Amino acid sequence: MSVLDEILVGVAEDLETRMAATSLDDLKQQASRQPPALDPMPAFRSDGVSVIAEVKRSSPSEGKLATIKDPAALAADYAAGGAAAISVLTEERRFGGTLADLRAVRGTVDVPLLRKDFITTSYQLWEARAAGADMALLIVAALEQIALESLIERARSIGLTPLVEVNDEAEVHRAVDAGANLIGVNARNLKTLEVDRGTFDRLAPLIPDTAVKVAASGVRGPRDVIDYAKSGANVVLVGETLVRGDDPRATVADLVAAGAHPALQHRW
Ligand SMILES: O=P(O)(O)OC[C@@H](O)[C@@H](O)c1c[nH]c2ccccc12
Repeated sequence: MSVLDEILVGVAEDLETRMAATSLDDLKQQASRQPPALDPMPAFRSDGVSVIAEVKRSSPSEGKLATIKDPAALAADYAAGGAAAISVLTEERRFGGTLADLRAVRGTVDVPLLRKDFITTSYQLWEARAAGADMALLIVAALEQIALESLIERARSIGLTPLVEVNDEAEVHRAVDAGANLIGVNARNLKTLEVDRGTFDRLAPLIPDTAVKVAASGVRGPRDVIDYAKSGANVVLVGETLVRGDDPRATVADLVAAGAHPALQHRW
């Protein structure tokens, strides 16, 4: 079984527990009490490279990354540093996240929020919206094409912007065919956990210019932001580098400054 398959088994078990505790109707009610979802696309389409900063405690490849006692305080630092959006891992077993983290972050920051999880059902989309998310991750490698298409549609009907994640050529084609307009190229292969920063360079030309291109994983500092930008990234998604550093606000600000470099302007 690949790492991705193992993760999906655990996610399905945890989902069953939550579904037994909270009905879909309850979730829909909670979602209806949230303010309307924020649209991240205008900021993502602006000049320069936007930064999505991630709240991430652990990862399957590295184990524990950081303690993060107060995810809302960390998110507030990210926002103060200039993050255009914040990603909150809610997968529990491998990434140490929870939906409570997402709710706490929502209570504190007003930038768009991404629910970062292994979403295979519309129930999880409703959970995301009920917790205050504005975006939801859909991983092509984890979904049949029909499920991908219907989850993209369902996400949008709930008000969520779907971020569709790919790792190879065939997955880019599937994402584009399914109508994705916010496409994340993950440099980490979720089946093997290997990081290859060249993946973005290879796949970006296959993504139509009408879509926003997100480069995810493996950003160690400003140099990587500039490299991804030169290869056509509109957005970078950064986790480990931010949670491991001791001044997340300044680290985000450095990445944002690199992405705002004049040489990278006017690429639309
Ligand atoms: O910590 P990094 O290398 O900066 O990576 C962040 C993000 O890209 C990574 O957490 C990620 C990308 N796609 C995912 C899918 C599921 C879980 C996690 C991820």
